[in-house]
Amino acid sequence: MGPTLNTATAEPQIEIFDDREAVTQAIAKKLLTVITETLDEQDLAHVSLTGGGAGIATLKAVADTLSEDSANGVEWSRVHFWWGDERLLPRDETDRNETQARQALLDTLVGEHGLPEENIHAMPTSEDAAHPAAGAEMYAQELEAYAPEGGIEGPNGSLNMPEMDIMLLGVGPDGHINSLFPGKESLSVTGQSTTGESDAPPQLGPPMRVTLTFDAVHTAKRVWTAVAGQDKADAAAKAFVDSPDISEVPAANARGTHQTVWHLDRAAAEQLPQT
Ligand SMILES: O=C(O)[C@H](O)[C@@H](O)[C@H](O)[C@H](O)COP(=O)(O)O
Repeated sequence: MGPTLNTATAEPQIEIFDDREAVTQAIAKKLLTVITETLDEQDLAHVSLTGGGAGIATLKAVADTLSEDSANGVEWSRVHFWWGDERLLPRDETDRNETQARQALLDTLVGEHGLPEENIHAMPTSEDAAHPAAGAEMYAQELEAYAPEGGIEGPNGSLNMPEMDIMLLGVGPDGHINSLFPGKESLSVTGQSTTGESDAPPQLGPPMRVTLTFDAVHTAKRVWTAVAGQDKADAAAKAFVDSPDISEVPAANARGTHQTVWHLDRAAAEQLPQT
């Protein structure tokens, strides 16, 4: 059976901003607020990061916000960062989401705000794993090390991973999220937190990827997309039709357990059905 829409999760809300900068600034501000609130209620906050232009610009916006407000109250030693997907490339390769996230924000958090290096849970490099399936298995083990006893409830049985308090996602022009691409078998993988992709579309960069599965996405408390640019308008519109085709537009299945918010700029929202 092909992938189906997980209707047990939170219906998406839509927020529209003037441009990409406004999208990323709004998410950055909210991210800091939600992390602070989460740490008031629990020991650790888990955040899943994404790559792509909007995802990395969001991290840069967080860094900019922190530099303007050095008295921000986040206790970074209690925050853990994970990734939704990664390219299986050598360490420090500029195409890796990890490299870009470190440059945009994480290096600053480690150097100036007390984020321990061990709280950064990068996906494996090509030095760590010879192929995507091996990388996926390695990352599943890393997630498992931070799972509560008994795992967390997923749509197809429990998953051994921490509950992500926030999962950031970009959306590709083809409607992909993480490295869950249209028409690929990875969309139908259930009962596990990660999977490998050996054949990402060539126009989207290196083919070998590790990605969280839909089941893993659907355990996140809050799923927030950052979507900017006219090239996303078609994918965004297809995600918001009645009964979207998940195999065609994986982003339609980007949903969290408590909250799903699409943050779009005007260009990306251009073709959304009027509500
Ligand atoms: O590894 C990646 O590239 C991302 O995780 C990917 O899912 C990205 O978020 C989208 O492709 C959107 O990217 P843009 O924001 O650049 O369009």
